[in-house]
Amino acid sequence: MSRMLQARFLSLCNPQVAFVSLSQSFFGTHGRFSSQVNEIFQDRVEVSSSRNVRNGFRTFCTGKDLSTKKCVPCNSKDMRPMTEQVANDLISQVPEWNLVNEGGALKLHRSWKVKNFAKGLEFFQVVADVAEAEGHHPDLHLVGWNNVKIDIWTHSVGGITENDFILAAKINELKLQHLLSKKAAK
Ligand SMILES: C[C@H](O)[C@H](O)[C@H]1CNC2=NC(N)=NC(=O)C2=N1
Repeated sequence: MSRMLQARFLSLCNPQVAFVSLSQSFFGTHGRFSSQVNEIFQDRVEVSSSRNVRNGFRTFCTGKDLSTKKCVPCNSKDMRPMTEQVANDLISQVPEWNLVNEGGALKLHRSWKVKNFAKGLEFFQVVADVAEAEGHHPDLHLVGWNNVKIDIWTHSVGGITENDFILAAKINELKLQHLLSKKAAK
């Protein structure tokens, strides 16, 4: 990337962001353009976080781990659903979660097998505590008494935003092992 372009991009981002994390988030670890960068320069794609607006561009300016970020209020007027390409770039950051397209709406999906019905409800409570803290909520399913399924999407925009990935990353950090059946989830 030419130094001019690099300087231009830096001016759009929060100057506090350490250059190394900025270059990683833009150039990936192999010095290539990440798809987010292409989209930002090509069609001013809007991504979920409404706080990273610089001169009309929304930016992924930090390489911060998703689980350390905070969800933003979903009623922000300029929140937009993420494109499938950007979602596909982010899915690797939430291991075990899958991107599903349900009737045109992208969602994150993951399932677990719990020890029993009561442990399934305990599982829901642990997840609910995180959701309440984030002000962002998953769809919880307890099927056939011991199969927990979670879908995460942003209802206010009818699609997927960075909030959904943040919540999924935080769920991945939870200590849930003691609730799970020894047999792997289907
Ligand atoms: C104001 C507040 O952000 C909204 O009520 C929240 C609550 N939790 C939410 N959770 C999800 N998944 N999508 C939403 O649109 C949503 N909206």
